[in-house]
Amino acid sequence: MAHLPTCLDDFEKHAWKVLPPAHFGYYYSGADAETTLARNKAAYDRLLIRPKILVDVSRVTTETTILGQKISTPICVAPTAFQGMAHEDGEKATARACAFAKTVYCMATYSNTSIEDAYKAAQAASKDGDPMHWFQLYVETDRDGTKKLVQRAEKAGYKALVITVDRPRLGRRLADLRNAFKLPRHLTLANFIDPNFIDPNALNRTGAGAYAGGAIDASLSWSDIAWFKSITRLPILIKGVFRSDDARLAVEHGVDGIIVSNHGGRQLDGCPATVS
Ligand SMILES: Cc1cc2nc3c(=O)[nH]c(=O)nc-3n(C[C@H](O)[C@H](O)[C@H](O)COP(=O)(O)O)c2cc1C
Repeated sequence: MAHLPTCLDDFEKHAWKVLPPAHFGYYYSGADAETTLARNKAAYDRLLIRPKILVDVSRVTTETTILGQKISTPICVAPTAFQGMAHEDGEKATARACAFAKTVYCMATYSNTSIEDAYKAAQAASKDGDPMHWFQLYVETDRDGTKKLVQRAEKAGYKALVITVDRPRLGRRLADLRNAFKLPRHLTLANFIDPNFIDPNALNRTGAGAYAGGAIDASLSWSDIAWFKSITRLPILIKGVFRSDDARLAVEHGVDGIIVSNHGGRQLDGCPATVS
């Protein structure tokens, strides 16, 4: 590479050059015609900043609090699966970077690093040994396995449970279907070490089906929040909220926070941009 990557666009160009097309496609693509993905990007470009001048900004801080805990910036890292395809350190590197920057790392269920190993990597990189890790959960039909994952995250030191609720079915990502995307053989779904929990067929699936560790629980509904509250003391956030009526329902069901998201346009195409 001629120069060091210094912004996201540089990293994207670099990734395009060094990653196998199927892996780049997995990271890069959205669902169906990718109109939501395109709208997400365009909506950011439409945002305008009107700077106020001649204000003393020689001492400023971006520090804030989230769920009652201090972080250095309101920018947190969203859960993204399969980071091991980009670098051998995978999620450990992201965990370390977030701990060093003192912001939230939300670790994905479908990580190539285990819940415990990512947390230990972050602890070693943090100044106070107390990284702000959250755990993102995909709810699958094996509720006992789901419960074990949640309780492992709580035991390891994670500070919140983020339940992704916009995946009753997998998004139809055309790039993955065209590339017959599969997790490379040297990587695993590291959180599913219990062979009774993994659907053994999942590892042989290609395309959209390759994401599933087990079978998606499409029956997930508001009434399940009470069950989650009964199995963990962690604050519960739901990720993938889009409508104000759903936000109100979240409050009514005692959810501690919502994450407004269209999953980066990777689930349902045709949604408005998240930032709008
Ligand atoms: C490569 C990739 C993998 C992702 N994996 C997950 C995942 O495993 N779980 C999840 O809840 N969201 C996942 N997401 C979605 C992100 O967490 C996030 O919602 C999205 O990138 C930004 O869109 P938003 O602003 O609408 O949230 C993934 C996104 C990308 C780009």
